[in-house]
Amino acid sequence: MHDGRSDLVLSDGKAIGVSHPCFIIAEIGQNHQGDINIAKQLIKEAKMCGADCVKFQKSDLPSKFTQSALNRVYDSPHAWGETYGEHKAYLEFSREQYLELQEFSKNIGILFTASGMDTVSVDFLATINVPFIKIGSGDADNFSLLEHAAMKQIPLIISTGMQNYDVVKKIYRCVKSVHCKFVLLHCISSYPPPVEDVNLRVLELYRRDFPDIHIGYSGHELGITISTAAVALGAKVLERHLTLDKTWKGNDHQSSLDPIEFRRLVGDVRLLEKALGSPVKQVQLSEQPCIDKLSKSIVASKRIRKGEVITRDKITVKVSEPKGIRAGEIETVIGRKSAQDVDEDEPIFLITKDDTN
Ligand SMILES: CC(=O)N[C@H](C=O)[C@@H](O)[C@H](O)[C@H](O)COP(=O)(O)O
Ligand SMILES: C=C(OP(=O)(O)O)C(=O)O
Repeated sequence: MHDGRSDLVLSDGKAIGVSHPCFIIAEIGQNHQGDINIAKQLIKEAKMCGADCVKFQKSDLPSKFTQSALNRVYDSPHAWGETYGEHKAYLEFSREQYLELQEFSKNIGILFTASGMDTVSVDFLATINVPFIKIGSGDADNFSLLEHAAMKQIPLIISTGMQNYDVVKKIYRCVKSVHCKFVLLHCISSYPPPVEDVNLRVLELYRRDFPDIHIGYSGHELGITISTAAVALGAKVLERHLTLDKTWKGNDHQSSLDPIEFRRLVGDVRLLEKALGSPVKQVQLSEQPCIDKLSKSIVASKRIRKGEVITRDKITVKVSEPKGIRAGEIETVIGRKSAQDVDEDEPIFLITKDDTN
């Protein structure tokens, strides 16, 4: 327990918590183009990039969409079918394919899960023993799904794109009434969002108002800088889409990271975490060479004789060779007697213990 937030244990050796590195999710989503071999290649790349987990999106189409939504013509360069239903069906992996991908992930040593985009899919994910279920932004205000997922007693990672703050507070209350094993992710559901829409400071708001859960960030912006900064603002979960090629057909590729960027993101996050360190301000051992070279000492601005009282007009502060009393000690030197003769422009080493000696 730290900071009022308990560690959220996901599986052997992986947990979300203050003393754990940020949990990094490679969102494969539908960037696999409906091809299980591309999905496996993405899983391998995610592992090589240092991600903690790969994530897919599981839907049961008649549960997620109305028939007329499925019948809608999908007139987009990203369409994999004439209608939205055909497009989504093309991108949907079967239960058997999910099991195959889960086994594949297990064999290469990376956690595997998916967002459950309807109750049928949440039920399916609960049966295959995923470390957590993701609830995407499209379901953030779907309170019956949230309750249903919470009742599974499996950790939840919930994105909050497309929602205002009243809804976010309601999500928190809704899931918390069942358990506290969940994380809220700040998210802006644009692909990609304009930078000024990102508002990373929302993370500070979540941290303040939800003191007993961890918070994180699901980013769709271009590049890696903003996602790295989210970690500096306290994100303990970071999710980004991974693609093999940003120019491929598909709504998400352009705002995804390619393997080179993803690996750099993981590296930058790990570096940043080391650099964030602790809030204790103290002189570090590594600063000693600079202290030796450039720290300033108290120096006589005119000749001072042994036993003479040191007054402000008799001293100044300079980089001296050798070093004398550190500049920061000036108040303790003024009013004391010099314990030795000091020539002008020479450092002061010795003063009497008090001004009576
Ligand atoms: C909100 C949400 O679910 N967003 C997901 C996660 O970021 C996306 O991956 C969508 O599934 C994707 O952009 C949809 O694209 P299309 O409509 O072309 O299948
Ligand atoms: C929609 C999803 O993600 P997000 O809302 O975080 O973009 C998802 O994970 O399915």
